[in-house]
Amino acid sequence: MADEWQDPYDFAVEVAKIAGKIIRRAAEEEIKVNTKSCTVDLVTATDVRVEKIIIGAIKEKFGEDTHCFIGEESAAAKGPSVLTDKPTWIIDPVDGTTNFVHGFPFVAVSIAFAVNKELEFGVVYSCFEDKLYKARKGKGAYCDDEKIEVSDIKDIHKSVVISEFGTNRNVDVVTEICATMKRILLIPVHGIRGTGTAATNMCMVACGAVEAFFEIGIHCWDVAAGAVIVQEAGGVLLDVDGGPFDLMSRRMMSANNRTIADRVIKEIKIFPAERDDGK
Ligand SMILES: Nc1ncnc2c1ncn2[C@@H]1O[C@H](CO)[C@@H](O)[C@H]1OP(=O)(O)O
Ligand SMILES: [Mg+2]
Repeated sequence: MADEWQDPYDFAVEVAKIAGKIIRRAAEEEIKVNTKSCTVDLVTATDVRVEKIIIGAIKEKFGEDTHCFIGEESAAAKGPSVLTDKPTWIIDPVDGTTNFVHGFPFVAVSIAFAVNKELEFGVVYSCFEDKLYKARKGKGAYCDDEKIEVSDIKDIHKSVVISEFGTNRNVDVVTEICATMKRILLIPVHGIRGTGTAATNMCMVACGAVEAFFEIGIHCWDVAAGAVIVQEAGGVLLDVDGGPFDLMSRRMMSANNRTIADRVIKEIKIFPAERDDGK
């Protein structure tokens, strides 16, 4: 049988690179910043423009009617993000908007594609590093066309873990996040890191630079592409309580193996986050 999703996969790579080039150029000009849910949840004209360009290009190539879209910047206007069985593109045009605004050089274009509610491929372009991560279900994960694999470390004491502080400044939430970070440091692990973009963080798990990355509060567009990349690199993808991963839950644990994942999960203090699908 012909490989039905190869064409969209190749196109996603092409479009991610074009989007990354636009972001790099925009970073050299004045960046006007607006806010979304709160004063630290940032958005720029580049986020909106790049999402329009990506969705426009995909619609032009594959048609308006057969494909659906869940995009970070169009999501607010559309209401809850519901995944149907239709071919659906899940897009974060600028993952790491705070980094983009501040010139902290980790910003990614994240493009994923799901059919029958299953993720088929993911593409993450870390545009300032000029590194292209990609994976297709069942076909392995790659960085710049070289195969990548998760690390084989099983001893938590030899691990590096990524998590982020997010944008929620509710004092109870911040207290829980800090408590979790403290518990993980005291295991002890070699270190805690964070690039400021969930998509890139997941690629760090996929290429073996860190053993785990988890976060509560991320959205489906932050992690959909990385989810395929981590799994195809041999890693595990779970809920932060150790249960099955749920793309719309705003909770995600990714790790090189189940042993590391379970050990980190023991230290996570879970706080509520409203689902992306409004359920
Ligand atoms: N409320 C939230 N809490 C935690 N992470 C969030 C978040 N909203 C967005 N993120 C995403 O999580 C990572 C940092 O915590 C980034 O990928 C950021 O994506 P963004 O830059 O596209 O907003
Ligand atoms: Mg994002």
